Amino acid sequence: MHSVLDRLRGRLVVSCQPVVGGPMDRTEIVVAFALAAVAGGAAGLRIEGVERVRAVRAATDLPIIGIVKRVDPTTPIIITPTRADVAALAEAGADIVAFDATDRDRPEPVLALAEEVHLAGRIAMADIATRSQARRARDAGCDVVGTTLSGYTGGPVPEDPDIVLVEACAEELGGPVFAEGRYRTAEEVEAASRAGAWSVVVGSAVTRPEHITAWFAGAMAEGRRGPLAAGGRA
Ligand SMILES: CC(=O)N[C@H](C=O)[C@@H](O)[C@H](O)[C@H](O)COP(=O)(O)O
Repeated sequence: MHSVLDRLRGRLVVSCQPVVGGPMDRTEIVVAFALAAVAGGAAGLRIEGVERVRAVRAATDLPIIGIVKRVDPTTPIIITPTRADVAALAEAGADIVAFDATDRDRPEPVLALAEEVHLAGRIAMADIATRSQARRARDAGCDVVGTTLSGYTGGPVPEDPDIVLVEACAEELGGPVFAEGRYRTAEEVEAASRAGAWSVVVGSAVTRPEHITAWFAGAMAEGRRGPLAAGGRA
């Protein structure tokens, strides 16, 4: 376990999760994104789906954080909700298995998921949204926490990453904290690292061209409100 975490310490993880149903939503493209991330200096990968974990495992020996996402109207828990998901991800080759560890109504307890990860000899990553959830996840046996779900458990999703939570979790746990969620610039990644992040996970800004394009298209729309609207050059 320690060697995997050592390999990630102070390094970047790239999440390769295409927009669902979009043109990039194919296993071979996920593998290509993963290899491109490796070429760029990523030390680890976050991959969704058992078959995609298996395919990326066959292509690289970098540490993989595996998740399964299940959208089910009967529960708000989407990321790796069950022990069966944990076992399948471990079998497919994930080194770290991440799961929702928020304190919402859930199909299976955090404790049971962490136990299942450890039974498979893997590292348990708790995706949380608050400092108290991080503490409870640690107490339930999780090895690392990720700030993945900050901003996603109700209300409008903020624009910026939650670096304050990274610092709070690092202080609370004194163990590995992965900063994740809405990191879009190198400056934000550096700030999270300075705030105590063990690793920073970047997804959309590297592997969701639809989102990246929308950010730039939005910037153009803002720009049009300037000189053109004021009668500037067409
Ligand atoms: C909230 C949720 O479901 N997050 C997911 C977790 O795996 C992914 O959709 C994100 O892309 C990932 O966390 C990386 O974040 P960002 O794409 O903002 O860099």
